[in-house]
Amino acid sequence: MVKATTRTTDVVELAGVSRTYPGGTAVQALRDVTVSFGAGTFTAVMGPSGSGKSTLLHCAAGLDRPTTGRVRLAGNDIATVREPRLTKIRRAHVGFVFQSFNLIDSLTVWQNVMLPQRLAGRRPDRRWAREVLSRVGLVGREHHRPVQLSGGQQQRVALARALAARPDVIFGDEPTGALDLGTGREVLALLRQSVDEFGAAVVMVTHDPAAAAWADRVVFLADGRLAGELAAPDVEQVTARMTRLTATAAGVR
Ligand SMILES: Nc1ncnc2c1ncn2[C@@H]1O[C@H](COP(=O)(O)OP(=O)(O)OP(=O)(O)O)[C@@H](O)[C@H]1O
Repeated sequence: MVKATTRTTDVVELAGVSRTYPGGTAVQALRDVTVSFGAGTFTAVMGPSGSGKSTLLHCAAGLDRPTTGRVRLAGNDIATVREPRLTKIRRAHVGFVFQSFNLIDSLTVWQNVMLPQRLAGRRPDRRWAREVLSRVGLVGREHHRPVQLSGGQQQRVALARALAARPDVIFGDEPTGALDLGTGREVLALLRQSVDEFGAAVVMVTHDPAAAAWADRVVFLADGRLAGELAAPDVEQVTARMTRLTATAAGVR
């Protein structure tokens, strides 16, 4: 078993996590994964298609439950917690940024940004929300609807929505996947800023070595298992590692 850990305060810890999707032919999407993600660190999760990246993210965020193993999220053992407590924990500690933005079209930018706090039943922190909107360059757009914005602007709204709730961890599932290079870079810079200035942990699934190079480390998955990690990654190292893993995965099939 390859063990990946950090030395900072761990916000998310997975211990011996396996996830099997039942069915005619059961799929073992994760196999005995032990990994943690520290406060103020940016981790990219990479691996060939079908290696278990999204499953890892979903189990870590409490959107899915491991078949076996333990998941701690901001001090809560979430693998066994039931609804509605699980949703409460998620709302208190987690922000999400997805490839498809997942904004609510019928709400304005401001309403989208304030929504998680409202759902969590918290008194909205308007001053912080305005600060966050200014950091992501959306001042003046508060009353626009998502359809009136470009893809990059929509992703910045999604990021502002995540940050406005002051999460301990932001999970990104291909957050730059639908963006052009320059816009993607802006979003990555903002994720980096969320880590460096706001102390959040960022865990981002990506297929793009250039995106992964913004992270402090890359955790690799292959066939549901941890397949090593790289600290202070650069594009060439990540590309070389991914080429090897993809070749091995193709050889296995
Ligand atoms: N709901 C599900 N039911 C059955 N099998 C699933 C389900 N979700 C994922 N899988 C399977 O589990 C394995 C891991 O899937 P997962 O989506 O986590 O991989 P991934 O690395 O994120 O892939 P990709 O890069 O293609 O998005 C795959 O074999 C996939 O087909």
